[in-house]
Amino acid sequence: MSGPDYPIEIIEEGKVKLAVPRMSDYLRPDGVYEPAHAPVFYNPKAKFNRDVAVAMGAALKERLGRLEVLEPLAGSGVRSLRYAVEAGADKVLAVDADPKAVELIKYNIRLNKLEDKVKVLLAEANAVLHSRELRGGYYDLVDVDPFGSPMPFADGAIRAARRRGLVAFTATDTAPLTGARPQSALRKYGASVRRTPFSKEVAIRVLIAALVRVAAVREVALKPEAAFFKDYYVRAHLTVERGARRVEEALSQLGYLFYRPDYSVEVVRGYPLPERVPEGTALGPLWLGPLTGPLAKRAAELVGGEVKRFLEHLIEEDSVGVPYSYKVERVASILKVNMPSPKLVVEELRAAGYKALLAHYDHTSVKTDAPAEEVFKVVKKLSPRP
Ligand SMILES: C[S@@+](CC[C@H](N)C(=O)[O-])C[C@H]1O[C@@H](n2cnc3c(N)ncnc32)[C@H](O)[C@@H]1O
Repeated sequence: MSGPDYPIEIIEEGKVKLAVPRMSDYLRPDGVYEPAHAPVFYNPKAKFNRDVAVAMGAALKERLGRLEVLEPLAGSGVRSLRYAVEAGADKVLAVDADPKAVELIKYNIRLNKLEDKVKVLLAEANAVLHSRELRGGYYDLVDVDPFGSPMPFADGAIRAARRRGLVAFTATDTAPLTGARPQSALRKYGASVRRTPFSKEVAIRVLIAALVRVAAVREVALKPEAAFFKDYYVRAHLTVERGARRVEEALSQLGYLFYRPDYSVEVVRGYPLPERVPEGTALGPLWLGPLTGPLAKRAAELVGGEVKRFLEHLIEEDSVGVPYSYKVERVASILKVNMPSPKLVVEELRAAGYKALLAHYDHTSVKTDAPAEEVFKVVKKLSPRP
């Protein structure tokens, strides 16, 4: 089987075999593989992202009794192939604008004997997303996994998705989303974002709020089914529904947080901002609703291992119903005491009858429905003596 004109290696990810550029040829000076330097992009570190995607895809297939997937930025094709093999997709269209990527995807399709199910197209993502003719109809799942921000592809993805289907987005531009680059956040996400001790949760909620507003323009309502922050990216899977009433419902879940240096956080529901606002740093618009839905619950039932535990954890976080967390180190520093074990803080809050668990995005932060005063009391009580 003739293949690319650069050295490749055959690896396995999930249940597929995959030809990728020989990774040992693209090491940084510190010896770490740098996927951006390879002729075609394959990042082994994003395997977990794809594991969750495939689990959500399997749950969607069960719900719809059918699964047709469009991946407009496909790279090596690994995700598209995994949708076909592991999520039972009936049809997948993998698109990439780079001829080298398309060549490798074709090679990988043959390697896995998936010629009947997976098709590939050399084209610009937005051209395909916005042209029904090019993409050949509508899709149950549109998975946007680009370099950086997914916002340039948001409207197109929503356009290409069927009602009751899913759109999924990866955002690796965590600097704007976490408030490290506020001006960039304003440009890309139309949101006011500043650094806070719970920046990663803000990042998830900024991304969803921006997507919900883009969808609203087309009278489409997006609802998170599983959204999270992991490693170096934010990921959101959202169901697509149509109709003005549903859009209004989605928009009613937007709002703002006002963060003050003493860690008192005020939640202001509603979008746009009301005329009178509390003191503090404004963060938003943010999605203030749940980050998971029934599809995440079903996906967690269908899979095992780390993905199952992770999805179950997300679902439990949602049951707390508070859109931010307490970074124990910061609370301790405000109190000028030593930092206690975040796990012990969780146990103490639970013993007092509150919901509490560590945040999925930071195992030194506590998500709880306890009032701030109670969290401060517990941190002080458990703080180790110097
Ligand atoms: C992050 S990689 C994709 C990784 C892949 N989704 C995965 O799960 O391994 C982004 C890919 O998008 C392609 N790309 C960048 N801009 C594009 C565009 N405007 N249209 C289509 N493909 C594009 C690049 O060639 C690259 O292969």
